[in-house]
Amino acid sequence: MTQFDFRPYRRRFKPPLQTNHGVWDVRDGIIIRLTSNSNVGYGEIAPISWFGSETVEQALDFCRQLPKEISEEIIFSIPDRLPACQFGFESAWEDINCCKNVQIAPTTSLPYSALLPAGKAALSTWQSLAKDGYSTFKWKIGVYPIAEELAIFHHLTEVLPERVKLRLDANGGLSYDEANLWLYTCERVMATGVGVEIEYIEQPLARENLTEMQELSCYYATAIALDESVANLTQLETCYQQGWRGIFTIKPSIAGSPSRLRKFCQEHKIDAVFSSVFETIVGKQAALKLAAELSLNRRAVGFGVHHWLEENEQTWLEQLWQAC
Ligand SMILES: O=C(O)CCC(=O)C1=CC=C[C@@H](O)[C@@H]1C(=O)O
Ligand SMILES: [Mg+2]
Repeated sequence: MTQFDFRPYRRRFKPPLQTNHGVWDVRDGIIIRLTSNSNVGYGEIAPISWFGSETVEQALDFCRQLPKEISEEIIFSIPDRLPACQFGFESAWEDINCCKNVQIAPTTSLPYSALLPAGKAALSTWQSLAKDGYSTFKWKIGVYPIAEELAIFHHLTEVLPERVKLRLDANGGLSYDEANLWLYTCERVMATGVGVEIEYIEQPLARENLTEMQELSCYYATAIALDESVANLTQLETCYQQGWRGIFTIKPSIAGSPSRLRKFCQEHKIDAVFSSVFETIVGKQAALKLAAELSLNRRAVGFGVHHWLEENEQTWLEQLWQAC
């Protein structure tokens, strides 16, 4: 049998993350540990309830009601209303049972995308990240008035080096007219032959506006990526069935069962970008394992550094288990 234990955690973002959803300053989550004989496997439950996953409290309630001895049957029958729990437990099960001797898909390491702060702070941040080797950046829009952000965007595209890829992430915060204006502006910028490539605009409209986003993706060459619309496996399958064939930005940590996600991506050969939920090294390693296997077009993974107050993750993780 396999023993189960868990530890909630809280980590403070430095700096807080500004998006159209608001300001996010702490990341709450749960690290789970499975022990069988001398083998130990870790998994992470890192919900984002405003993306449609369960809340941290719901995940904690689920963990608290589990028996200390856990079975494969319990893990693979976690309900779909708990996608972050499905991911955390199944990752830990894979960690303890198979990934030790299963060669991860042979991969050249995927490039990383770095998140730029919203607003004009992006203009003074990209340089140090470029020095660290990043050549794909994601910038949040829909945070400040559109005229302000368009002016910053023009400046950013003039100063970013050749061959840099820029992603714009609206978190569903634009109106149809604003999305139209952003896509038209991207088209104009790309036509001027600036060196930067606008790789895509992520979730320009709310998830209820899939039809409008499908229309926009037919009018403009600049790609559209969906993440809030495809946050879990049910939404992913629904969007695919409704005809979405653009980019799917997948956050494995809140998508649900890794084995089911793997099956969906391999079956439908979708154009996927893999993105973080600002999880710790535990969830990040499990998510990047999936990204390495399933990134058909080798797009940069959205796991660029986001600074925490604790700098050393391994030490932090060990201390978590020493506490209480
Ligand atoms: O995808 C990336 O480049 C980094 C992760 C990221 O942008 C996000 C993580 C979690 C919630 C959101 O604020 C945001 C996103 O919308 O993708
Ligand atoms: Mg996004």
